[in-house]
Amino acid sequence: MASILPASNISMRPDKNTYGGKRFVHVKNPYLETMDEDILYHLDLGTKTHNLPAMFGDVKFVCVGGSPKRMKAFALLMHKELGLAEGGEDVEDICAGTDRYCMFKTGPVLSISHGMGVPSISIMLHELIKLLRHARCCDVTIIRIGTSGGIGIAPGSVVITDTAVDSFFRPRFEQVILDNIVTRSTELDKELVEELFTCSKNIPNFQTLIGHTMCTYDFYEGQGRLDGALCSFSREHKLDYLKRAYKAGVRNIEMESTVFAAMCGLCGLKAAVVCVTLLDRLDCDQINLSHDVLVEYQQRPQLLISNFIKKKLGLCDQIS
Ligand SMILES: O=P(O)(O)O[C@H]1O[C@H](CO)[C@@H](O)[C@H]1O
Ligand SMILES: O=c1cc[nH]c(=O)[nH]1
Repeated sequence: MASILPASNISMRPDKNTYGGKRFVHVKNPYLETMDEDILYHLDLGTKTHNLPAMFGDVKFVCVGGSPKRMKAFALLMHKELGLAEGGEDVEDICAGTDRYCMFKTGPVLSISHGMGVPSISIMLHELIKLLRHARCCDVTIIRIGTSGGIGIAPGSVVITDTAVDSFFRPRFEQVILDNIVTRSTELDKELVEELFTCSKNIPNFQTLIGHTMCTYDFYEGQGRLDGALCSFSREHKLDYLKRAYKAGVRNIEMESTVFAAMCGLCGLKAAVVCVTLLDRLDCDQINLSHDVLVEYQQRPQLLISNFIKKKLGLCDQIS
């Protein structure tokens, strides 16, 4: 039997999870308390094998993105920007014992890959959130730095998500739990959106805007592409759908934002989604950017977030 809760059911959200002015990470699972050991299987970490508070207790910023190479590049960028001394050429993959995800730590910044799509990021988030809890981290901000398809905006634009919506343009994430559908809010932190937008004004090299982000379960049919192995709709239907999405406030499409917003919100993490657009879906479906342009576009959210982190750490407010 399906039980559908309204998307606006904010009662699922912790009102406050602060103690002595600190914002701690929530886990909402009574069984965790009863476990003698917690093995974070896909991260190749565990509570008995690793001293998680010593390894991760100082983490304040977590940046996640689909690609391992991008997240390593971001870790190297943060290493340079934070002026850290050792190992500038390379950073160690903390999850090297598994090839599911990669993880790098540079000072208070954790950089983790999550693969493509809702199931992949959701597994990573379960284990990451438990990791932050075991490590007793507080006041953590988590940001997804991704790529996306734009709607009605120039390729290379960076979109800061105000609301993550599903394929029906609803601000909700539906999780199947046993044989129920549980609907969760995809609200993101408004203050963080504004802070990031303010920060973007210091970076004139590219356009940054705030808009809704649509999260789909598929790259091809799920995003209305005409170039997949299967396609059962017309070009007119595709364009009608994308134009309705635009009218509903959607400016870009990707594949993780709703579950990311829902899980981080429930667990007391300040969360944001910042994605560069690789194409305008009103114009085309195929991504035909050269390698160099693709790399430069992917650096745009990284540049914005590294500036934001440095500003928050009081390190600087200038453009790099
Ligand atoms: O660039 P990343 O972070 O992987 O994000 C986007 O790119 C992938 C599809 O190419 C999906 O995961 C989508 O969400
Ligand atoms: O069109 C695009 C481009 C990147 N990622 C997506 O999910 N869609």
